[in-house]
Amino acid sequence: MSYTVVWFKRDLRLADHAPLAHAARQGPVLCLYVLEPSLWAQPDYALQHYLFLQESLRDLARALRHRGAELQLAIGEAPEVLARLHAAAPFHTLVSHEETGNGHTFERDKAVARWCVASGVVWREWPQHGVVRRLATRNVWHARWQAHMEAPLLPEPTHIEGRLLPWPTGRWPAGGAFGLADDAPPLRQHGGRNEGLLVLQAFLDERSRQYRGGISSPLGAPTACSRLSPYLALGCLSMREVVQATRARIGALQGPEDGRQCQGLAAFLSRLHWHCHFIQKLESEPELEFRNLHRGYDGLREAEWNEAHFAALRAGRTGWPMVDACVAMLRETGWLNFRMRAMLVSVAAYPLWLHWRPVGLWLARQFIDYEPGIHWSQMQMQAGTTGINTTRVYNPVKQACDHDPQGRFVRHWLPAMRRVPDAWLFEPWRMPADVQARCGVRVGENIPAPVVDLESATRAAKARVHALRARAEVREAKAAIVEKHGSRLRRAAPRKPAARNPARQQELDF
Ligand SMILES: Cc1cc2nc3c(=O)[nH]c(=O)nc-3n(C[C@H](O)[C@H](O)[C@H](O)COP(=O)(O)OP(=O)(O)OC[C@H]3O[C@@H](n4cnc5c(N)ncnc54)[C@H](O)[C@@H]3O)c2cc1C
Repeated sequence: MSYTVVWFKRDLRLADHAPLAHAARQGPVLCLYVLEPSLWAQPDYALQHYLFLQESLRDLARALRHRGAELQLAIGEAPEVLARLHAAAPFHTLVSHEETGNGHTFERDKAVARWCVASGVVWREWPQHGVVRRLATRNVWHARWQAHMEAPLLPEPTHIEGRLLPWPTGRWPAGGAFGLADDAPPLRQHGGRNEGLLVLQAFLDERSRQYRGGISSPLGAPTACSRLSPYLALGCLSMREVVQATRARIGALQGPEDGRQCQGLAAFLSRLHWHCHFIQKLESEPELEFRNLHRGYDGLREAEWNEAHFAALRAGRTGWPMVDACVAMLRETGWLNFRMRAMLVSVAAYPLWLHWRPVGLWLARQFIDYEPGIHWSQMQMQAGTTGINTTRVYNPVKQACDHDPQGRFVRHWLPAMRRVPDAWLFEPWRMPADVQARCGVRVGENIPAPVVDLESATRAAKARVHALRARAEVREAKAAIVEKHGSRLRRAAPRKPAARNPARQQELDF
């Protein structure tokens, strides 16, 4: 009797899993995960992603066993694994979720599609979240997102008639077998649906009280933010179940003291919407992973690559305490809040004048929640190469004053800063020699001197981007990008006007 192959990709759960629900209704199912050596050799993946995946697959295997099936792990390139399986035990249907991944998984999916056509196998795919494949126009996107999120959740199949691979499944190889460096952050989040559900519950019940007003400072953000991003990136939780659970929680919060939490949850819901909005950009234009969304910005930074600047950033030795502390936190935890991620990219793209692509590859490896659609769109947005977004330049000194006024964050992650007197916390490089001698912190020895002069380098960078942006041909090309990628949602409230003092302002709108 034939069977259906369920190809698990970044959808590691049984609940709200349309391909699995469909396959289980049809008859026997082979639940397959393909561990692809070529994917782990890509420069945007790191050991922490591999370990998180391993933990998530362990959870998935347990859940499947509970329903009567065994997760089948195959090591090899997906088209070859499928061909080998088909040759040994023919099947007619392959089912999976649509994946909007990096360029590598896109090419792999095209190869799988070709193999399916050549072999007479039907490959049926379902949307994974609010991203729409072959979207004709952005005008209908929001309505499609709403419809997907409002549809009922699919229950876990009660029983799965599981099939086994017709060859012995090997042991799970260590990351080193794929050339992954042994550099996982020791305090990273751990994978698996069970863990994801606990994080969701704790956020909805309690932590979301701090969401409003708590997510910008790197001090409060680790608990105020939901911390759901890695579970969404690997599909341990479905976006729809998170949206529906949040809406239910908002509905249940009726008390007079619940207003703040409701507002926080409403803001969180809008970020869930952004999740799909940004991934849709990569779905509609996969090239944005590699080249400027607005081609008018081509050549802006590429030829002026400065390896010393990049090395200082990666080592957390730029000399700007807030930046270096963020790099230290990232190295230990694999996570940073949005504001600090944006600041890192802004510093890289403006005063350090680094092209976004190599910086983005490095950050992708650092982020436990690496999601190509969000990541590359955000990299370009913060580097100012989309041509359609307000350009923001985050001043790391201003960020420190606003979000870490007592220096608790900076001193936690940069021990040498603990000896620096409060008066010099934000700009320690300005400490006079006698103060340096008294506190025992020498700039250039115990703490790095800034790699460039922040004010003049930022001013020069902004002037170059501004000049390019003002050119007629660059302005004209903008309309087509807005048409293809622009959000059709109006802003609820007007933005704050930009501050007057350019050296101090936190965001500068061009
Ligand atoms: C340069 C840069 C790179 C980024 N790369 C990633 C990435 O690889 N993966 C990733 O999930 N997020 C990325 N983000 C967006 C954001 O920083 C993270 O989603 C957020 O910090 C994750 O923590 P959280 O789940 O606690 O967020 P919450 O604030 O609790 O948000 C809930 C969810 O909403 C989505 N979300 C939140 N903010 C954004 C945003 N600005 N754009 C799109 N979706 C958003 C995420 O799915 C997130 O899990 C990036 C941001 C920047 C500036």
